[in-house]
Amino acid sequence: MDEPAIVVEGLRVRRGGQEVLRDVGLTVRRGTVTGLLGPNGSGKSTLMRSIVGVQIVESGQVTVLRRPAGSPELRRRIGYATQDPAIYADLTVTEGLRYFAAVLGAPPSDVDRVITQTGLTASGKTVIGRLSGGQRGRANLAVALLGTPELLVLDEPTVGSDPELRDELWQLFHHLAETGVTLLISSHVMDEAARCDELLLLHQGKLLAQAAPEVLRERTGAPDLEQAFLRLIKGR
Ligand SMILES: Nc1ncnc2c1ncn2[C@@H]1O[C@H](COP(=O)(O)OP(=O)(O)OP(=O)(O)O)[C@@H](O)[C@H]1O
Repeated sequence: MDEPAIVVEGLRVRRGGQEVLRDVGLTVRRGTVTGLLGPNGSGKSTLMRSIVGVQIVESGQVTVLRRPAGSPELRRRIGYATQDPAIYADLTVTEGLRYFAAVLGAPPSDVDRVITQTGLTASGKTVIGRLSGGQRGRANLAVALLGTPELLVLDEPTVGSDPELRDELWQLFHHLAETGVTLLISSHVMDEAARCDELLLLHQGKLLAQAAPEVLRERTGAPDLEQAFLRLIKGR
């Protein structure tokens, strides 16, 4: 069995004087699509920030690709897309991606590849500030795909996308996982949860469950994942 891509042990994080992650422990297998689910404010983004290594943690250990989270050598091995697009609004999609490819040391050919992968072919010459919300989200995702990272940490990557595009993005995520990439994806949408290999359910800073979608349904006896989550939350 391969080493896991991510191991989190006893993670505690405080933000604004409040404990927002409370003794979180989890394992993410390599080459899988793992969904991170939980209500608003449950700590999903904070957990992702801890894994990427940009969050000050109070205690606990976060190991990513066998290195402590935040190690400089991990920078090029992880693609991270935050919820708020971190791309320059006054550049075109192609210009913005060329810029980030140069900064990341990714091959220039990556730009066309990620534009195709994210379905932005028709928008390459469009100024990012003029894209729709869903398209801007895809440009943000495209940046994370530059350099072919081994681990992708994607904070709500499909928000604002229409169902057809959302379906295409999920096909892309699974295709990437088949090539050995590990994906950790946060989402609010339950039909997306069903598309993950494994689910992590956060509630008020605590990890309530880590299991495959079908296991969660069986364990709770719920007809669907939404009900399964509600039963887990109520049964605490
Ligand atoms: N910069 C900050 N300073 C202080 N507290 C913060 C900060 N950012 C987030 N928090 C708090 O940390 C907790 C967890 O927030 P986090 O953004 O990780 O949740 P989330 O599950 O990603 O929420 P959402 O689904 O709304 O994006 C919340 O109580 C939030 O108010």
